[in-house]
Amino acid sequence: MSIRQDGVTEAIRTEQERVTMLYGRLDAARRRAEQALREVFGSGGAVANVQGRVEREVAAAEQARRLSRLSGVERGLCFGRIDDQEGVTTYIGRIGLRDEEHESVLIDWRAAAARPFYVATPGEPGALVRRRHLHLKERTVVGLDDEVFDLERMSDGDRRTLVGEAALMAALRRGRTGRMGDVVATIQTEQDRVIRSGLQGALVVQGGPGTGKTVAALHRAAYLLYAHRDTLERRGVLVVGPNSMFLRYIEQVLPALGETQVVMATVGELFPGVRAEAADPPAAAVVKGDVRMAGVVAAAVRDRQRVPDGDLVIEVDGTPLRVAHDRCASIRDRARAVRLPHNMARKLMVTELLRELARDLLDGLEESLALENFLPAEDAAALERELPAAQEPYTEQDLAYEAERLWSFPEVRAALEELWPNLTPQRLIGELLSSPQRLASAAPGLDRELLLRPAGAPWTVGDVPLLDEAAELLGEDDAAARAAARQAELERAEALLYAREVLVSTGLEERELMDASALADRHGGDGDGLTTADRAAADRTWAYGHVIVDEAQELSPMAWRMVMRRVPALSLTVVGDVAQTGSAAGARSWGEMLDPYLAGRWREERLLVNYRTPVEIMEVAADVLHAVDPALRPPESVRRGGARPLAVRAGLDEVAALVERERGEIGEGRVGVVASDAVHAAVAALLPGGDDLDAPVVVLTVTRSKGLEFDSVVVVDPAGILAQSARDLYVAMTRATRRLTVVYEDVLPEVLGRMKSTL
Ligand SMILES: Nc1ncnc2c1ncn2[C@@H]1O[C@H](COP(=O)(O)OP(=O)(O)OP(=O)(O)O)[C@@H](O)[C@H]1O
Repeated sequence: MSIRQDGVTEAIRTEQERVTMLYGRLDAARRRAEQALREVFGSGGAVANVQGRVEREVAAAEQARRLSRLSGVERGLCFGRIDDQEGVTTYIGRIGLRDEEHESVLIDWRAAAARPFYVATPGEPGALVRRRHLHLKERTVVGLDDEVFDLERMSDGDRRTLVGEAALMAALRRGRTGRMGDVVATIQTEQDRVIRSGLQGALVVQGGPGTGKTVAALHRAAYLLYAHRDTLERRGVLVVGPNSMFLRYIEQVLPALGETQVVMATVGELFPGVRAEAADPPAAAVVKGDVRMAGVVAAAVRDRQRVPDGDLVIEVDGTPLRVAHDRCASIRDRARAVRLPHNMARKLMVTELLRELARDLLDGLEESLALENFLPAEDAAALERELPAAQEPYTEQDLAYEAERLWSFPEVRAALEELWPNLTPQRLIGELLSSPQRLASAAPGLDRELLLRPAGAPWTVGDVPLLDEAAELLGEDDAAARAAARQAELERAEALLYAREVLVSTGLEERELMDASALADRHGGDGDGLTTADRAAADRTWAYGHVIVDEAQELSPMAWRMVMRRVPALSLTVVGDVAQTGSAAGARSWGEMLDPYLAGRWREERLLVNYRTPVEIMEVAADVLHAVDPALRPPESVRRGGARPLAVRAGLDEVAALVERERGEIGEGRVGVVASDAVHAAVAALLPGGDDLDAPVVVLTVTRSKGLEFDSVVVVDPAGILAQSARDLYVAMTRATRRLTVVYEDVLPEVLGRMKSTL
């Protein structure tokens, strides 16, 4: 064995001791949690009072959660070590651990003390002498990577045990699994800046394909929840992604990072009760996404606040009751002037009209009881003079009584409903988009043909911001909700009290593992056992503590209005690449997108290194980017991949064989077939797997492939994709981590000319 090998073996042995000790601490923590869980349940059969039951439920759920968190960090518990100039060594891992004496033995990657591990560079090492990556297979140390910043300060022994291969490259070479994994062990400095950027205000992360925008955004969510627990555990974090495929792709990253206070949703899912998947045709998407639609929805609401053409006449019990047209109009104007949402202002309109109807009824009664009806005219006049001066013929009480009585008549209700209906957003928007007349009135300046669709048609993604807009303008009768909120506050106060007692009794408080407020929030509050995430997802008006929008370039102006409503504090992370915009309603610049809400008050970080796509593939993709806009520059690939991208002239019937060949080339990895919208269905019919992310072969449109990656990508019908847009072709080609094949039927598009030589 060479001296060097000796050194490495020795280093691995030393690190193994440490790692074994750390797993020992992890096991001990698990045992404690299990024991606590057993104690909770074994603490004596039936619990007499409500407080006892809540206490037990809270404690049990917390221990169960803790156990699952401890299991979640089993893989790669400790992945890093830093040594500084003072001779202090720190180990970094997925969670923090302490020894029996309460000394820290492992630092959580999100803690400030872990930061040097991520930011030290050879140029700016800070106080670090060395950074080491530990590679584990289960609980065994199988490899180490060292980066030395100050060789002089290292001991002879340490110098001998230096290990070379960069951890990042090893991570990037791994085959893809169909799900995004966490990268806590290899976060790069520029990404760390994004992850740990402050909570306040809006941060824009612009970066080309594969620059780690999504991983950085998700790690940022985990970091913010760690560093700003008080604010965010109660309010939660919302992550908005481009489609359900993408959310499935990333859903495992956050639990692996140890967080459960996060809601993940597409734009089509942001309106509770509606789940829209289908996109509108591009031209319709542009109109629906146009910010002028806010005015259209407002006009549609106003159009539902009517006055009758002539007088309002309702026949009740054979008696026609009448309110003059002008009177109706002035009541409507007053109801509008209060500036309440439609359904709340409706009360005012209805109450006033009922009073007018009641007045008409009582006046009629008064008239029918007039003396002239019973006596000759002179006698009646004489009697009238002798009677005391007339009082008001009926009292306010009479009026109120009659108004209420009238409300019980279905014909009265129906007539008033006609004038100012109680509306749900679904009804307003559904009836608007299916009626040429309503559209003509509410959307005079827009291309209404594109908006029109049959009644009862399923909701599209573009409809959802319209529903949200409508909900804002319609409002709901929130008296019941306010009462429920008051009750929930009371219950929360009680839950907080119980939670504190539980924390003291289980010793969790002492170990600072959990704070009472978070515990009460999760298990108390409204007593429904829901997490913050559950409650937030079900509540349209929930104000999140932070919102992350991925592939943000795809959002239309109307979608932005909806997202901004979800985060009144405007604490946002906006992640995307304006060069990849696919949606016709999406934006071409960040300013265009955000300035209406933030008026320039946003900061930008740029990610410039592509960790996904090797140099060879980026070279040909760069030509396509140039066609998108000659001013745009692709990110720089961090590695060379070997295989040159191929252009193959072949028919659709040959695609299956090509895919099979690719499977042979990549072994364990996965193949993504990205086809033009025109041929997607035909290609999907030829291959098994469809859009199942876990299948070895996945067939997608460009839109569905957004944000995903595959070891080998087969692009089918590049001309068709180019006809969709050059941006789409750029997106499709940059999904590859190792190999790229472009399959064309007749002529290879000129922009891919460089691939010709590979024929
Ligand atoms: N620091 C890192 N360590 C290891 N892998 C990384 C790192 N940063 C990025 N990656 C990997 O690079 C790939 C691309 O990352 P990601 O999907 O976040 O990029 P993106 O910028 O969102 O791309 P796109 O714009 O195409 O959606 C992923 O496989 C990710 O795990």
